[in-house]
Amino acid sequence: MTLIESVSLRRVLDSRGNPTVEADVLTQSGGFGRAAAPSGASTGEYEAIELPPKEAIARAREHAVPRLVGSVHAGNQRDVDAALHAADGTEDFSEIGANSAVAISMAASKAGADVLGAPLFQHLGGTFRDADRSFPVPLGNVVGGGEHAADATHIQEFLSAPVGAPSVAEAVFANADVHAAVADILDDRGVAAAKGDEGAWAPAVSDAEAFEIVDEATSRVEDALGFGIRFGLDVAASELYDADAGVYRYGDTERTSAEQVEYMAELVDEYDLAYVEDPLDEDDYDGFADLTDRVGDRTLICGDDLFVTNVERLSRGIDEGAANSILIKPNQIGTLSDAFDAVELAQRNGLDAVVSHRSGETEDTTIAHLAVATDASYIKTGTVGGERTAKLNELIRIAEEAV
Ligand SMILES: O=C(O)[C@@H](CO)OP(=O)(O)O
Ligand SMILES: [Mg+2]
Repeated sequence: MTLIESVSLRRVLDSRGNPTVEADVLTQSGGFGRAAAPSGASTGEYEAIELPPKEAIARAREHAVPRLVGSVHAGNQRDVDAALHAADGTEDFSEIGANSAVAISMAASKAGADVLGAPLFQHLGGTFRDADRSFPVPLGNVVGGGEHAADATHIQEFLSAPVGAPSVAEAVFANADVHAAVADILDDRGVAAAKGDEGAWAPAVSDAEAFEIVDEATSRVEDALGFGIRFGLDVAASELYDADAGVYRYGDTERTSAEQVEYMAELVDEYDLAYVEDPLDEDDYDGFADLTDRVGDRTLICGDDLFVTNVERLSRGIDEGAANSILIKPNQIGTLSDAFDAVELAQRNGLDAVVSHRSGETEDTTIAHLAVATDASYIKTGTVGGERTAKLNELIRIAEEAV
């Protein structure tokens, strides 16, 4: 019923103005799905390989499309993704490009859902998935720097976490309020700020000042709305780590690995952080385990560059107690099946899953459905800007069963 009739690939623009791969999948019964690959700036060393879009498209047309058309059902995601792996033949999608692979994988899932007449989250998550009963809490990037903005904070992302919101819609609006409150506070302090790649404010302030500002903004909105709003971080520490010197560099300040663990633990307690992503370098399983041991009972320590949505790296992390949550980015691993495997392994072992966008995004809304389908605790997908609100607004529709 969902046999693939055609796969078309093209270049479209992403939110940074760079070309990316978009795929259309059409089934013989008329089902249609379209999806586009996002793209990272602070990419992990162990991510699947993104090729220049023109090259990725040419190679996927040559190797992947002939394996899919007339042979594979879009509704059978494992078959689609197995065909992509077979077409590629490498461990890291370096032959056809993880950008082509993920666009085709996600487009096929939408074509499969279209034939069934089911919303994507239900096609992926099963008929018992009830978006009403629990929803992923949106982590909203409100202040940031690192690789996402020049001359701003060293820590890449300060994330509003409306953990007490009674509904996903109220959580989404709360994050927008925090984003606006940050603008007011910056204005009061006479600090001008442009926005970084993900729409977060990117002021030229110290990390210490950013903590004060975000703490004040979340408290203000918490008081106004009457439900709990905490905040969290994506430190993206691999970008701060100088492997030769063995230190983390925050401008002129250096921290050894042990000092970095100490610093993170202090921040968790001082600001009651709900979430800390990549607090240490992507190779530092020991440091991650140390920090998780110290503060993992009161905050999520999440591996992004550490795990890269990869079950092998996650297995090691589970064995070593390196984190209590994993960031899930389908384009880090190349297919939805691989992303699901990572979520399942994590959840079976008591880790939380956090589904995430990339800093370079499109209007694609697949991750909103993925977060609901997998019962993820959080979804990290920005606060403002069309490519971010596309996902947030889709979450609101999903909760209302209006997709
Ligand atoms: O580090 C991250 O978690 C992401 C998304 O916020 O950034 P990038 O896509 O640049 O890797
Ligand atoms: Mg990250």
